Amino acid sequence: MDSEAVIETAGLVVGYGGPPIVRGAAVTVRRGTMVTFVGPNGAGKSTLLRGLAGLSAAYAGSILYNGTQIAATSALERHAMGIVFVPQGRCNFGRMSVEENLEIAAHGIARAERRAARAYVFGLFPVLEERLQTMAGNLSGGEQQLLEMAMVLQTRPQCLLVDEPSLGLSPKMQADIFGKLGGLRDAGMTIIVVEQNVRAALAVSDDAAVLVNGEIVMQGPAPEVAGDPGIRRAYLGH
Ligand SMILES: Nc1ncnc2c1ncn2[C@@H]1O[C@H](COP(=O)(O)OP(=O)(O)OP(=O)(O)O)[C@@H](O)[C@H]1O
Repeated sequence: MDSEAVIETAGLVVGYGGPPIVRGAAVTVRRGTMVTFVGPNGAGKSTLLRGLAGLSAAYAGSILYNGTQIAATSALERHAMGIVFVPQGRCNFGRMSVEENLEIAAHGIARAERRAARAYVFGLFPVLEERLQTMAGNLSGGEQQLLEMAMVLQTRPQCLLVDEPSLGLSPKMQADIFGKLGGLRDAGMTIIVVEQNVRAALAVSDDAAVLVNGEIVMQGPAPEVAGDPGIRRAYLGH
């Protein structure tokens, strides 16, 4: 086990009950870094992320989290251990206010700590405090993405797993989201992102792993992966 690793998988096989989708992944995620999973559509990036969160079944293999084996633990147990997942798309309650959404997501936090949790996410995303009484469904796409993150960040997780944070956002909002993720990483959080906008994600990531057909074909520092001729051709328009 790499002592700097927060998550280290070996031979990880993940699927949805049928044939395996992720087939034998070995991934190392170092503490306080941001890692992006890239690869073609259907390669298994989201499935691998869900497997790390405990939301898709691990058929075989190992997932070490701070050196502890968690492959057989539930998503709820992993959440309690500090691994939280932000799903793809809008997952807030659109007809409830920002405040109500944050309250619902804070149900697992002790009452005495909720005020501090709220202050923490307002410090990260001041716009949410300004829009506290706005219906979540009336927020802009970028604000909704911030709300998704704020909902899970209230628990101050150690490890944040984010599926397609820039989906459907304007280039400016995408840049904002990646800036926020970079800021969280700089503050010490470990972040794993699945992202279609490979250029923007790699620009802010420390490391990257490339998945093709359920297998990791390349893993290393983001600039190295971004400089690979095959990756440049496939994802960066060169
Ligand atoms: N809930 C599910 N049940 C069964 N199969 C699924 C489920 N979700 C995804 N799959 C299958 O798993 C494979 C990998 O999908 P996944 O979403 O992990 O790929 P991806 O690399 O994230 O793709 P994309 O970039 O298009 O989002 C696909 O063949 C998909 O059909």
